[in-house]
Amino acid sequence: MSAVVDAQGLGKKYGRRWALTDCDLEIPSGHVVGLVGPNGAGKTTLLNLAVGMLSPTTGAVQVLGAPAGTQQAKVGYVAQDTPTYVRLSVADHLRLGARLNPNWDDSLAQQRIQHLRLDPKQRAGKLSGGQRAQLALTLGLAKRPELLVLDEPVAALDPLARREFLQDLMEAVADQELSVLLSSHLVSDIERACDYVIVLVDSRVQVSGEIDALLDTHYRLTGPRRDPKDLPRGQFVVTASHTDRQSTYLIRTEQPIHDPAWTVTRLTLEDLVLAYMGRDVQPERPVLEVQR
Ligand SMILES: Nc1ncnc2c1ncn2[C@@H]1O[C@H](COP(=O)(O)OP(=O)(O)OP(=O)(O)O)[C@@H](O)[C@H]1O
Repeated sequence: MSAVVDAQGLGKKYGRRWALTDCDLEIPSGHVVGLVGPNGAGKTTLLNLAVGMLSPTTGAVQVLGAPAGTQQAKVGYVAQDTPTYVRLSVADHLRLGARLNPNWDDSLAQQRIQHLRLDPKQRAGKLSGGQRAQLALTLGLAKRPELLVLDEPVAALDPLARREFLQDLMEAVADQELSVLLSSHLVSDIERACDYVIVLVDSRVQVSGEIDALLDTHYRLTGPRRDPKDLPRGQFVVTASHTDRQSTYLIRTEQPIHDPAWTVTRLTLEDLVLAYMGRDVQPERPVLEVQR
C-alpha cells in the first residue's frame, strides 16, 4: 500500500529551538492514525508540515505521493482552534465549502448539520465551542478528502459527541478511501478510534506503527534483579525499574520469551504510550517502527 504521509529526516526549528527533529515516518493509507504526545511535543508542528502550512527546516514530507501542500483538494485539515468565520452562518459555511471544494458532498454536510441540531441560520460566532468544532469537522468530512488531518478534533466535544464523532470517522474510513491523521492527548480516544499510533515526545517520534503489531511485540517482564546487559540481544528495553531484588522491564521484541525467571505480561495501549512518553529521551537510540 502507498504511503499517505512519507517523511524523511523531517525537522522544524523555530528560532533556536527544534520543534520537530529527525522525523522519519511512512504511514500507509487506510488507517486512522493517532498522534499522541505531551504538550509542546511537536504534534501541531508535524501536522502543519504535513498539510504544507509550514515548510521544513530539514528533510521533506510527501503527502499522497506529492510534496506536502500541493494537493489541497485531496487533503482536509481542521486546525486546533477549529477555525470558522464568526460573521458567517452555518449555512454560509456549507455554501462556501461547496464553492471551494470540487468533491463537496452536500448531502453529507446537510445530514450532519441536521443530526447535530445546528441552526443553519446561526452565525458561527454565536455557536458554543463544541458546536463550532462540530461545524469545522463537518466541513472537513464533506470535502471528501483522501487524507483528513485533525488537530485535537474532539477536545471541545462532550463525551457522547466525542464518541459519536470518532465512530463517524471510523465509518468514513471503512466506507470511502479515506485516511485520517489526528492528534489527541487522550489514549482512550486513540484506543477507540485508531488502528495506528505515533508517539511524539520532545520533538522526536519515539515509536510508530499499527497498534496490534505494537501490542504483539511489547511485554512487561518482572523477575529477579537482572542487569540490562544480561538480556538477550533481540530485546529492546523501553523502560526499566529495579528494587534491590526485583527488576521490571518493558521491552520490545519480535522473539518469543522463554526465560522461566520472568513473569511476562501483555501491555495495554495506555501502558505502551505512557512507557514511551515517560522514558528518558535518548536521541542516539534508533526510532522504533513496527508495520505489517
Ligand atoms: N510559531 C512558533 N514560534 C515559536 N515556537 C513555536 C511556535 N509554534 C510552536 N512552537 C514551539 O514548538 C514546540 C512544539 O509545539 P507544538 O505546538 O507543535 O506542540 P504540540 O505537541 O502540538 O503541543 P500541544 O499538545 O500543547 O498543542 C513547543 O515548544 C512550542 O513552544
